Amino acid sequence: MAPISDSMRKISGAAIQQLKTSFSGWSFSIFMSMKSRIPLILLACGSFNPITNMHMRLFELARDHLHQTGRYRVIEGIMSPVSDDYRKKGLVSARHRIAMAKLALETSDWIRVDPWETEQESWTETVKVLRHHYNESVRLLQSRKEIMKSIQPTERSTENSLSSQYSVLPELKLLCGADFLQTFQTPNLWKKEHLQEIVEQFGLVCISRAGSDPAQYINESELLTKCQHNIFLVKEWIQNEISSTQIRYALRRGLSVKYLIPDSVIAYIAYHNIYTEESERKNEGDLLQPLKLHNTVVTSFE
Ligand SMILES: Nc1ncnc2c1ncn2[C@@H]1O[C@H](COP(=O)(O)OP(=O)(O)OP(=O)(O)O)[C@@H](O)[C@H]1O
Ligand SMILES: NC(=O)c1ccc[n+]([C@@H]2O[C@H](COP(=O)(O)O)[C@@H](O)[C@H]2O)c1
Repeated sequence: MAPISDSMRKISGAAIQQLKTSFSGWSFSIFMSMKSRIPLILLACGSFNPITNMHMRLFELARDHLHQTGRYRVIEGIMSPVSDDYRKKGLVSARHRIAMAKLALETSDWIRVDPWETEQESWTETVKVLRHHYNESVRLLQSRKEIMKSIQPTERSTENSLSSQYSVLPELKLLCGADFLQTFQTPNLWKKEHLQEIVEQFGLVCISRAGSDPAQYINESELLTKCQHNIFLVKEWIQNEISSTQIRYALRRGLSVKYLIPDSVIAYIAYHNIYTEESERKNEGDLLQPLKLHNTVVTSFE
């Protein structure tokens, strides 16, 4: 085997450190029991206009639930804000929504914001966002394997246990609230083949939300019923009805939103004066991009 260069050694050192720190919050016994589990990535798509404490709680609730199944080891959470081209009423610029989400997630050691969706030329269908992140995770895994292979045998033996854990392909699941599942029934909002790919190939983790009955939505859909094994329904153990719409409403009226969204986000909103009567009128009367794409006459969806 050709000797590895200094720069390669540096990269492999960094990768190993990253693998080690990703387990740092766990005790050794949990670490060992987690070893044999399926690695899983959670992806949440939405407006995050603005991000709320509940958006972050979704990830925590989902991770606890999946760990309790004894089958999965959640390795990462990704929040993907939708592009400006989605054209939802009151949707402020992605630049701000991403900045706020990054500030809010500064204290998380496993959830990150990914701007890929907002960097595309136009709105991206959710199934394509899932495909993109799945391909990225496979690509990352391959490059980690290459790095492990290039480490000299003596170094490799000490890192063997870490390397073997990253040889299993991760699963990627779409994380959402129960109201999201309800939108599957809205005519022309979703393509049937996309819904099929989402529930069959990827899977859903759906958190309860007041006013939405996910079990009923599943019962009403042949596809969702068929793929129930791939839909995890998570019951929120403490009800938390924060919604971005309500936060924007309160901000426009000068009401306090402290303890509903992080202080850093409140400061960012105030500094940039983001939510105003004018910002709320943005895209008013427009058709949501998915409805436009699917060429329909349904009136504006909010
Ligand atoms: N309180 C909540 N309980 C459960 N799921 C939630 C809650 N708030 C947001 N979500 C979920 O988070 C994801 C992103 O939501 P989104 O950005 O649309 O925020 P939102 O608060 O639902 O916005 P809106 O006020 O416009 O309904 C969706 O899957 C949504 O179902
Ligand atoms: N056909 C589709 O792929 C489709 C349709 C409607 C909404 N979505 C996505 O669902 C999310 C909905 O966000 P909101 O709840 O903020 O409207 C967005 O990420 C949006 O891109 C996808």
